[in-house]
Amino acid sequence: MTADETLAELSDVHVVFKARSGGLFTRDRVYALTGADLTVRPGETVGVVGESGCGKSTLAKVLVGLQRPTSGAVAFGGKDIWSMSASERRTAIGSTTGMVFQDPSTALNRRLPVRRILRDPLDVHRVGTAREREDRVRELIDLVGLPGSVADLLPGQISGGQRQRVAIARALALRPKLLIADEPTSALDVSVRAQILNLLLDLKQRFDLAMLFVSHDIQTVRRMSDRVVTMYLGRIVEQTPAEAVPARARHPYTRALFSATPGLLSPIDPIPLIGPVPSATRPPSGCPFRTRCWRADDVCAAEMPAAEIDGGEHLFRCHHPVPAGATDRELIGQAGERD
Ligand SMILES: Nc1ncnc2c1ncn2[C@@H]1O[C@H](COP(=O)(O)OP(=O)(O)OP(=O)(O)O)[C@@H](O)[C@H]1O
Repeated sequence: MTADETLAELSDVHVVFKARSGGLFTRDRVYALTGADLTVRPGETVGVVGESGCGKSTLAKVLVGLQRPTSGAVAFGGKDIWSMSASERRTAIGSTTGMVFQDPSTALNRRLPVRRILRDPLDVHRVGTAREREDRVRELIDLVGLPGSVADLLPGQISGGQRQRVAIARALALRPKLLIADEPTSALDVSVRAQILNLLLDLKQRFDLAMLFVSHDIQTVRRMSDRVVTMYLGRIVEQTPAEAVPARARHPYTRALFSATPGLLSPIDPIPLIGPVPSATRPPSGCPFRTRCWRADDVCAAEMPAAEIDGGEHLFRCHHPVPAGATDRELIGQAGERD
């Protein structure tokens, strides 16, 4: 793959935070993202799944340039954004990415009318004349299916679904090629979730947008994505073409995670895992999943496996991958035996 075909690329990205306790920093470190390699190509949707705290939001923030990696490279169109000057980086980020956050109530400035919220990125990046910016604001409102009358309203005067539409319009203001959507529907009423997802799908098609779609809702991730990234304790452990999950996923954790999703597979129990998720301040040596994995042995404690490729697009990092074609019933049997 050449840099031209790559919209955004993370190479061996690590993010380490200082841990906090009761609002104060402690000596501990949180390993939020470890050795992340990820490529996003024009027009594709990459879904990200994993348990709470596994690093999904950190990955999203790194990809949109909101979080500087502790080490590793983040490149847009082949250029490392953290080697650029601050103003070059702002331009690269603005023209490449837009971000939609989980909760539009907190993501939008509640004191500004919608018109100003949408004008803000255009003003900051000095896009066109004042007249052209006003025209663009009207266009954006229309694009996300809102009536023109919302322009003069404050975020508190419109519904949650409408607020998320405003947030999406703001993310699209600078015509980015990649939209990062971090749990874009989880703060919304169930009744409007499908509308927002359909809007995202529609916009993606109209503008050939690439998307990074983060969600706890595995069914939705599968529906929205071309590729599904599984994360566990700060690591990307598998990248699977969406049509291959769950049945052809090879990492034991991906299989366990999907088996716990109601309605996705046959109505049998999920694959049983042993014990809790370890702390991100003290991740296990080697493969981070080994402490809960029924297939783990001493090799797994020694080192993190290199990425294996199963047919071009499918990558997994596991010393003892699930055999291709293994059924959930077989895996449940194996995991149960370890208990
Ligand atoms: N600014 C920060 N300072 C310290 N620790 C942080 C910070 N941001 C995130 N973390 C920690 O980093 C780890 C990864 O967090 P992250 O928010 O990326 O996970 P997540 O998978 O998005 O979780 P969730 O699904 O609950 O939103 C967690 O242990 C979290 O507590």
